[in-house]
Amino acid sequence: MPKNRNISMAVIRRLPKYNRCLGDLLEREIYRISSKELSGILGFTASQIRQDLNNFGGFGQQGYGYNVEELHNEIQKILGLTKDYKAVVVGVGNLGQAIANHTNFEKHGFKILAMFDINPNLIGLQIRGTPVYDNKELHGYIKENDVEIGVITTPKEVAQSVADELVEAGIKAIWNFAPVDLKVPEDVVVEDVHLNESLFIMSYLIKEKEMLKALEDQEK
Ligand SMILES: NC(=O)c1ccc[n+]([C@@H]2O[C@H](COP(=O)([O-])OP(=O)(O)OC[C@H]3O[C@@H](n4cnc5c(N)ncnc54)[C@H](O)[C@@H]3O)[C@@H](O)[C@H]2O)c1
Repeated sequence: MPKNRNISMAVIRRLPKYNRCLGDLLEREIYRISSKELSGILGFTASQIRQDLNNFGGFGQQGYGYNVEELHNEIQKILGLTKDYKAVVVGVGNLGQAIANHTNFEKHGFKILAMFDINPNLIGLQIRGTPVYDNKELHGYIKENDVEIGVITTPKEVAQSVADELVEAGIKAIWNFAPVDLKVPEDVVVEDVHLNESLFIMSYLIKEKEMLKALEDQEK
């Protein structure tokens, strides 16, 4: 368990990368790794890695490095990945269907039990075995099935009202794909995924590289 509860979000946001890298190492049957070797794979400095992991109690041993399996298990515990979560998807369009079709989430313990939409052509269908219900049934379904996570893949215009419905029904967390900043009570977690934002950062980095190259060319 974390030594320090005030762990910065910057550290938390790096943990999935540690988790993935350690999982890959285990698949390759690599059971021991130094922070220097980890640094080579992850692109973080060895001192950054030591600092990050010290937030949670260290795990490394001088002269030995890290036990990959132990560290992977600890990071899974820290990320809350050792339990299963029940989720519903609201909005069964392009993105909602893509999420339901992606089997990897289930592999990590995120089970999509049902999907909800207002479109009568979609209601009654199954997406990779997951039923699509009328949005009117959302509240009752969440309560009856103790659903913890609501995924919002509706148009942005209705995203806040969908979030309100999810909160009202007792959801603990919202994975929000709609391009809006949702307002929810403090005890509800919202994690936004905005591909556009990542795309715009890429655009900035392309521009920055071009500028640097132009400066270098001028200096020649
Ligand atoms: N986060 C990202 O990176 C990302 C990427 C692509 C799209 N998006 C966003 O995701 C959302 C969905 O995109 P899409 O391409 O799948 O759109 P889409 O039009 O294909 O699907 C939206 C679905 O929501 C349903 N819907 C509308 N109102 C509803 C309501 N009140 N309750 C339940 N369902 C309702 C519609 O019937 C439709 O099936 C949009 O807000 C879009 O901007 C986000």
